[in-house]
Amino acid sequence: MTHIELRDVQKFFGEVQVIKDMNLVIEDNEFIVMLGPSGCGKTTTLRAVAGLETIDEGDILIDGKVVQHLKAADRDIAFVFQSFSLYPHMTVYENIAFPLRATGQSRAEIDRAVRQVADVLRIAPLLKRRPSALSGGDMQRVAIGRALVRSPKALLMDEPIGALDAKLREEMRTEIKRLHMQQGSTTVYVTHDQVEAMALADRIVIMNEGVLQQVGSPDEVYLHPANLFVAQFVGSPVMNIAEAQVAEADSEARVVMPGAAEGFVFPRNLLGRLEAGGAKGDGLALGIRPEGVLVERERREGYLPVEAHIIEPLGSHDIIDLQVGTQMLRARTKAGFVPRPGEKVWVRIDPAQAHFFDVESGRSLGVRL
Ligand SMILES: Nc1ncnc2c1ncn2[C@@H]1O[C@H](COP(=O)(O)OP(=O)(O)OP(=O)(O)O)[C@@H](O)[C@H]1O
Repeated sequence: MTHIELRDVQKFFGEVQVIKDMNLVIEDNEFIVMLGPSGCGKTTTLRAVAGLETIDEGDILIDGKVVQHLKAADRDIAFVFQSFSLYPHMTVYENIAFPLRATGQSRAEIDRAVRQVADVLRIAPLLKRRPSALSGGDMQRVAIGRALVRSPKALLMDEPIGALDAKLREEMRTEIKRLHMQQGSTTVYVTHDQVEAMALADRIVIMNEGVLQQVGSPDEVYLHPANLFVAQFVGSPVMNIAEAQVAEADSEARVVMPGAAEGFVFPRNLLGRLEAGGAKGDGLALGIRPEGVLVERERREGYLPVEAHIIEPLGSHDIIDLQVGTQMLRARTKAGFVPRPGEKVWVRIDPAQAHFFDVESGRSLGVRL
């Protein structure tokens, strides 16, 4: 049972503040992924929890106990890094057993613990090998095994599979998820890969420039991004963002993109809802994911004529760039749609999938249609 809490944590490196007002509660058995671009402070936050980095202000609590004054060794937390950091002269068995040496456990107890972890990680047949005779994935399994063998209160992982090739990364991702489902230990995992974050996390913590942007389940951050940063960081291809003007008539609203002759049809009283969300006249951005841009070959009621540009047929679906006024909108269409570049197609925006943001603050106006 491990519960981790960060309260108003601040961290400076010289003049530069790399963690700003960080508040976060990590529940027992939760798999938390910290996601953000390079340099946003993920690793520093993780290292601060582990006790490998000091903090300048605030508190870090593990199971309700303030720990920032405790050394890493006294926090009972295990850490797995991207570099495998195994001892090359020791066998896999000895590498995994190593953290137990100082615990005073008997040989038999250590043996039981090593074999149990090796079974869970499916590396039992490799116990006699040295690290040089292992694949990258197996090396990382051993590193995880060494972290888990002493049943730590929590497992912290910093880009643990970032150095592996794409196929192995995918395999290891599944392994890590399976392991967590079996072991259920509180886990904090750092990555800048949003697919990895979505695949693994119970909740994702999204950071940018030392500031926590949003905490939520993969669905929450994907479907209801709190701001423009999250909207564009999560999801591939990225969410389309376009400046937008709203014109309202009796029966419907129209959302007009710059340079476009006509606007996209939206339900009436859109303006009222935007104002209720805190919109202030101009300075509005429309956000729509490629799957929310609906494209047809034939003219249809409520669809606008646009030109198709670059087309990426991806097998399971196509990605099409559409020129709307001065702006490009990316659409995701069913496979085989493939218009010719320059062909006229008909497009509509699904209001239920649209997001509106305040351009200045980047904040989502929380309008759900
Ligand atoms: N020991 C240090 N001394 C000075 N600056 C540091 C130190 N460690 C990290 N930084 C700076 O702090 C900021 C946050 O770094 P951090 O490693 O936490 O980011 P990150 O989000 O984990 O990035 P990455 O994915 O590249 O590791 C960066 O600007 C980095 O250059």
